[in-house]
Amino acid sequence: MKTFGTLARLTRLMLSAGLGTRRSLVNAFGLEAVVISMGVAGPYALKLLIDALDGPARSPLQLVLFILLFVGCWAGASIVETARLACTADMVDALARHFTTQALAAALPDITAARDSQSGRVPGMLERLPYSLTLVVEGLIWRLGPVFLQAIASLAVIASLIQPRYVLVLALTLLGFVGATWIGARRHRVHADATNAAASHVSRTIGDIVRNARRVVLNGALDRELRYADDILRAKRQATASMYRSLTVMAALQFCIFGVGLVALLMLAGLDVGNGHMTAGDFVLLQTYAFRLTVPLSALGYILAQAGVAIANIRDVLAFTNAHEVPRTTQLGPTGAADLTVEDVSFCYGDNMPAINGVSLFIPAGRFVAIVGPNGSGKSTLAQLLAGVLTPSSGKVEIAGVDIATIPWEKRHRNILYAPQFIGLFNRSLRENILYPPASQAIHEVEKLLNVWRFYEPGRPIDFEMELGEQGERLSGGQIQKLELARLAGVDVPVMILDESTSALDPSSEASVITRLRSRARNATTLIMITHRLATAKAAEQVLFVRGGQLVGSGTHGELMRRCASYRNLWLAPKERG
Ligand SMILES: Nc1ncnc2c1ncn2[C@@H]1O[C@H](COP(=O)(O)OP(=O)(O)OP(=O)(O)O)[C@@H](O)[C@H]1O
Repeated sequence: MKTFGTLARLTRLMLSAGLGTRRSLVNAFGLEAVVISMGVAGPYALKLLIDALDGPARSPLQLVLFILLFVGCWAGASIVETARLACTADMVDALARHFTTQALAAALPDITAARDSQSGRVPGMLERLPYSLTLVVEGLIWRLGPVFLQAIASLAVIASLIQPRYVLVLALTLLGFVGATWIGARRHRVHADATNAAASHVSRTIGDIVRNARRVVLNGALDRELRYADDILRAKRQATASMYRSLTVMAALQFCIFGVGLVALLMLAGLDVGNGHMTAGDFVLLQTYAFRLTVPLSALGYILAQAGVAIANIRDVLAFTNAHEVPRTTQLGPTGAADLTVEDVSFCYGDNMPAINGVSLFIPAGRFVAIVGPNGSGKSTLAQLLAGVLTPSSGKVEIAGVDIATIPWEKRHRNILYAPQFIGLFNRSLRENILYPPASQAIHEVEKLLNVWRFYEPGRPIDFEMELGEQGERLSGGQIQKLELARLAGVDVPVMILDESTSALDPSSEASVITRLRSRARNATTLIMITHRLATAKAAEQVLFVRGGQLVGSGTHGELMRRCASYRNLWLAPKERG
């Protein structure tokens, strides 16, 4: 999306009824019109004052009026401009809220699919967004627009008072300036994009290092990571330096043109004053208008430098939101027990990357299934394909005859719930985490279950208001899994897939969990567990054996032990395998 496309989209949004910024926009326009009028009227009052001083009949009242008008316009414009900032802030807040919620809505399902996780990039992009919007709305829309409106109004005043050739010189100078800016801005965009990308990289890297603070410190790698951060910051500094070099070239071009125009204007006017063809007041008016245009235009370099990066940031957010828009479909999927059918499903993480090849299977409603296989064989990938977290490159997964890819995200996971290997917890209370949707049980039921599963040592009461810390750092690994499983015990879904969710539990706790989860909904829920435990594979009604991205075998543990040598090998100790 080009710069003007981005600005047009922002303007359309600010004008739309949904954003609720129309009133602020109208107020801001009204206030800006007052600022522009004062910017044109002030120098005119000065010209009248000088002409009156120069003239034969001086009326003191008239002189005082001109002085008051001049000073009033000068001070008034600044006051009104400050009042307009409140309107800008309101629009920026509304835009930031709109883009942030849209980007999160697009990003969260995508991060879940985890093919190319954006969890580091998204916060950096969104953190810089309010500042970027302020720069673009305040700097580009409110600064540049009014400068050019003021230029047109000034030219009109000059045309009505002074000879037309001055209008021509000023207009040509401004056109030259705009042309130089246009050429420079095209070059500048490349540098602004690079600076924005470098800033994104910095946010992502710093976030990654902070998230891995323990890994860094406990391994004595602080110096190494500081050097790494320093390298990334150095790269950003280089990108910024290139951007400012390109801006300097642009400013040189702009102000050479402007300088030539001003020299021509002042020399012509000087000659005219000398020849008596122009009053001193007209000369002052001319040079004041010219310099009043120079001051905001000289701020243009700064605005363009910042706004270029800001527009790149906004463009990033818009592109991200557009690229990840979830197609709206109306399929709801089943509500009760459901069969699961997988038809010739294949999937690949990318070129020359691990893949799942041609998997077909059928799981009747209510069955207890174990997925087993060596590390990295594709069990989690297959589970995520079954749950509709990943989308197959070919083939399809159906729940009760409905292709899960056609069920919208927000409904899809109420049909098949996938509990990932690494459980994420909010830095909120135990109660909030344990009753997190779609769990629907009462807290006393959870409490009973946690006591049966020995969440704490006997005798220690459970404090449901306890804050868990980031990622549940105040709980042990086993407690985190028990919390998640107690939550899942209150979830009503046709199919539930647990990705090694019981790996930190002792064998008796695991058996108790499986019994509890299976007994929900009178055994109508299909329970699929990825496991490395022999006992779970033995207890399962159906075992899916995955190796090298393929479904090598499907049957009971006993059947697979009899007919599948590689399955047998999986459970044998290395020396027994020979
Ligand atoms: N987001 C991803 N992008 C690229 N490759 C991935 C991604 N996720 C997993 N893989 C790769 O796909 C392969 C299968 O991974 P998967 O997590 O499905 O294995 P698994 O059988 O569940 O392993 P484990 O028993 O160790 O949990 C691995 O080689 C892994 O590196």
